[in-house]
Amino acid sequence: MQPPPWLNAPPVDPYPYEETYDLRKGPDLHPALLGLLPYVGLWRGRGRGGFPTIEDFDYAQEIRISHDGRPFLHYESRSWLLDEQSQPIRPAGREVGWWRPVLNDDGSATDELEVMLAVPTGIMELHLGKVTGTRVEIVTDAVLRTSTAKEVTAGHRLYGIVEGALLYAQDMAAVGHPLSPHLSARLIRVGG
Ligand code: HEM
Repeated sequence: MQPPPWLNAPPVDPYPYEETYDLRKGPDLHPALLGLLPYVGLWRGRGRGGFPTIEDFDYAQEIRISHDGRPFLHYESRSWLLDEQSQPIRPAGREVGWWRPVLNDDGSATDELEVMLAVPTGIMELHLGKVTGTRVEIVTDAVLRTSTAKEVTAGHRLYGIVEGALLYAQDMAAVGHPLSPHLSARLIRVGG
């Protein structure tokens, strides 16, 4: 049997393509993302959270929304809890995923959006939604959980760009409670 061709091939150079949250750098934004262009950037801000089962809390958050020239956005969020003096208490929710506009046959974007998100607590969410102006509203179509994850069964999120800031509100159905507010925040652009 022939050895596979990669066995003695030379080492590979680093990943040769650029990803950016700065529209002045890197590849051109795919035209299908023009409607979502205001979201591309590095954002930082604070929010307040709660749920019927837990105490309300204050948090800070960084969201990075970047692209590599293809018709999807890379979404990454890291958050941390804040004490009354706005000092960090501990890391909180993290999330990574993809925002994918649904395309027409000619490659242009419809107003429909598919969003796939994964969190480190064993939950993956598939959202479907709509882009209306700069407003993005998404609702879970499916939630997948590992056997050790908390019981999250649905989610609903509203994102908007208001006076240049990124605002969102996020509801979830979890641990026996119907859709109820979990998070809301306002983030300002710190990069891109
Ligand atoms: C900015 C992001 C987030 C922050 C700051 C945050 C913060 C919190 C906090 C402080 C709690 C209370 C328990 C604890 O201290 O760990 C909690 C509970 C919880 N969060 Fe989040 N969270 C975030 C995102 C998410 C997301 C994306 C999901 C859904 C996938 C989620 C689902 C839950 C669930 C299921 C609970 C448990 C509720 C219970 O057991 O009563 N969180 N979150």
